[in-house]
Amino acid sequence: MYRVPDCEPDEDGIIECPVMILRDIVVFPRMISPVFIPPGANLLAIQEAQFNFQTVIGLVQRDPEVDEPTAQDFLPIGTELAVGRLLSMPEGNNSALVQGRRRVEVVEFVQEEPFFRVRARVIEEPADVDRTIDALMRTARDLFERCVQLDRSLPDEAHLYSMNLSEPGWLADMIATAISLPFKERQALLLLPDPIERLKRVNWLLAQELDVLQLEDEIQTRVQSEVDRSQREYYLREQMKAIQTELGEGDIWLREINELRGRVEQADLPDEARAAAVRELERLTQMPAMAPEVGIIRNYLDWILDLPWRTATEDNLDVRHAAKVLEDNHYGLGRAKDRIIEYIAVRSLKPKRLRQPILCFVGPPGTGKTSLGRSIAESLGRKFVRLSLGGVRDEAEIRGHRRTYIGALPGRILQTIKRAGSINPLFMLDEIDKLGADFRGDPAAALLEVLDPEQNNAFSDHFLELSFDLSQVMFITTANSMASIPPALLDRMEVIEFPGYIEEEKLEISRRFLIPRQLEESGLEDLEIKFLDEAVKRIVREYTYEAGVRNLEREIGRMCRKVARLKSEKRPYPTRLGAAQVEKFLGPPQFFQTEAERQDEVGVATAMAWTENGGEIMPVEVLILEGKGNLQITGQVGEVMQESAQAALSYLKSRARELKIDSEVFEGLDIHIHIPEGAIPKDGPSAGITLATALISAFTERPVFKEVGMTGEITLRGRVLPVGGVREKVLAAHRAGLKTVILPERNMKDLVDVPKRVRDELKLVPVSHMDQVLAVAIAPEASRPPRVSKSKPKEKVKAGEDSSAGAPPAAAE
Ligand SMILES: Nc1ncnc2c1ncn2[C@@H]1O[C@H](COP(=O)(O)OP(=O)(O)OP(=O)(O)O)[C@@H](O)[C@H]1O
Repeated sequence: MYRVPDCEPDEDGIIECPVMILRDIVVFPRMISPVFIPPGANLLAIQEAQFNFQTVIGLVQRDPEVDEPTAQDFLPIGTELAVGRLLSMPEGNNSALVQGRRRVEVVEFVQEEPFFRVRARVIEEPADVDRTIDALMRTARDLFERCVQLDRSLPDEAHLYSMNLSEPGWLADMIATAISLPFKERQALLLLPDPIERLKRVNWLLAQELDVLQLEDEIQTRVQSEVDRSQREYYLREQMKAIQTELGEGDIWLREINELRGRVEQADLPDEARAAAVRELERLTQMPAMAPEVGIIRNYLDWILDLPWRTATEDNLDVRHAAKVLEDNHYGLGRAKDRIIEYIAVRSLKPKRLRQPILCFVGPPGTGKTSLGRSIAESLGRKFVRLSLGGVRDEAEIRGHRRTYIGALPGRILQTIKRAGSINPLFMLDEIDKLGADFRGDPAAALLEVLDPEQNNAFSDHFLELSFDLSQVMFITTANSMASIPPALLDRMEVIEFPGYIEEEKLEISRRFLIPRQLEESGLEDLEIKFLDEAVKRIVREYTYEAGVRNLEREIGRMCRKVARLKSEKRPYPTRLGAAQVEKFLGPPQFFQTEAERQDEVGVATAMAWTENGGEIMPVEVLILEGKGNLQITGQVGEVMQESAQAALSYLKSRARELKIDSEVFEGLDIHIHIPEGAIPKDGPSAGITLATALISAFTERPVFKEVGMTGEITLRGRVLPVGGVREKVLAAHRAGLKTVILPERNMKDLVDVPKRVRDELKLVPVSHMDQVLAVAIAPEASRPPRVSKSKPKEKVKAGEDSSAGAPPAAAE
């Protein structure tokens, strides 16, 4: 049986016990605490006390840092302690539970070695509790309860325990033991023998502790809510993952990466592209799904994977097949067709990789450049893609933006190749003559790399930063005018001209292609509807004014739709469409061939001009007014044409005598030259002989023959120099109904390109000198008496006002 140690006080209330040194703890009466007992004074003291079934007196060191305390180093008040059984620990140490019994006040130290022994007076505490004390205790319990609620280290039972304590001193000691207090505070409480004072002190400490705990709690809550917010997403995502795994879907992000990895592994990529793809994939794997860079890298990888690095279509090198496809889809265009057939023939004989020709189709709109390109692709069995370069001003449009730009993409070349889905499509670059350039770089320079067979096997795009092989692409460029193609580009291309069609050709194209196509598009193919030649001719002459056939096709389409409407409204409709139906369906004619109706006139000559839309004829008018010898030219005339007018006038003056013009007449007159169609800019030297003819006619009063058209540059001595665009000019003259065409002698060779029929129908007059022009173009006799100088009577001459029809929308030369 375990006997509870005891120490009976003598009559003076004094007990004498061994001392247990409490270095850094305070054990209050009635409180239980574990203590660590190393070998030494404390162990000896305890052993002796236990031997005598005695208690010990726990004396608290004033300063826990002191290693060998003397009698002065202890607080004067201590606690009588009952020490429980010693439990052995390693290295000769022991531990034991001690329980405080009562406060004692040291009276004297009776022994110091080998352990302290003191005589101490027992401090009695009154057990009765009055109402003030009751209030104090209630406050202490309330405060303590709130502390227990806030301080997680205090067990809930601690509060229940406090409820059961009826003595204020006991309550104070219990609370002081439970809550966390600085050592000094505990010492101070031990030294307070008055239980009321102690409880007051404890209440004060509790209130402070509560403040701290509340503050801690607030901070904790705030921090918690911050953490919660950032962790919320994480938890949700984790939950989503768990749900997906549960549903057998796995982690989407992981799945996407795996999918990408699979695609990279399977894709047929060149080494460089594969290395880049693997590198980017690795970067992607390291990133969380929500990282901002993920989109950029995915986009890049998608591009690498979607480009046809090695996917090629097989060329059909059957020459007969190609010839048939081309012939079936297009009328005429012999040179372009021949060039393609030749290419296929050479390829079939020399199957080793042949350099792709880079063709440039130049001609007015609607002459079949694009549609022939499409047929070439069909005949070769290649994919067909188009890219319009009109208005491209930025190099990045061709070559792409670097990946550092937001929303960067590869340039249009690679975008189009991706669309083609093969590395060897037929790639049509439309409107290469409309390429712009500005501060953002020159797109022509980037195109040079695209079109240069020496470089284009490693075309580098800014976005991709990998070289892409464009050498198997068959590039065909198109342009309306050769003049505005950057020379370096032109140099790399083989130009094939699409000169525009004469009436017969248009008739044939309509018969074979346009009419059947439009009938089909309007749902009339089964109705046996027939367009008569006279109808097509009328559309060509009076409703369209073009070198190509685009408007002709549009007007034919309009007629077909009118018929379709009549049919669907169940009204009678014509099956044979003639000239009369044209006007009925298309309204009044848009253009008139006025040349035939014009009179031979003084001061008006007809120039033949070249425009992007094909040839044009253009009247040149000269008006002579009283004045001071000034020359004025109007009608948006460029510098070269103005100089040409000056040259023509100088020539006229130098020949005044031969032409029977009074040489003094020039000083008193102003000359106004006007070239109508004022909205169209005109330039170039080729109107030289026309200007001279109109001037000479105006001064000599000899009328110009209305059916004569001319082109040619003039020198001061009257020599006629060759000009460009002869074929278009001659066709325009023919179209306009002129009968005679005056051309520089050295341009006669260009007539081989003019259809024979046109050559037969026109009188083509080669000239090398102005005299020859005059002999053909103007009447030998003046219609009125010629002008004389100021001193002689004179008459104002008015030149013709007529202008030819048509409004071509581009610059004329
Ligand atoms: N020789 C031809 N044979 C058959 N159809 C033709 C011929 N020439 C032109 N066409 C037809 O005329 C229409 C216009 O041709 P296309 O679009 O190829 O003109 P384009 O020369 O490319 O014009 P642009 O310079 O404006 O691009 C097409 O429907 C085309 O089929």
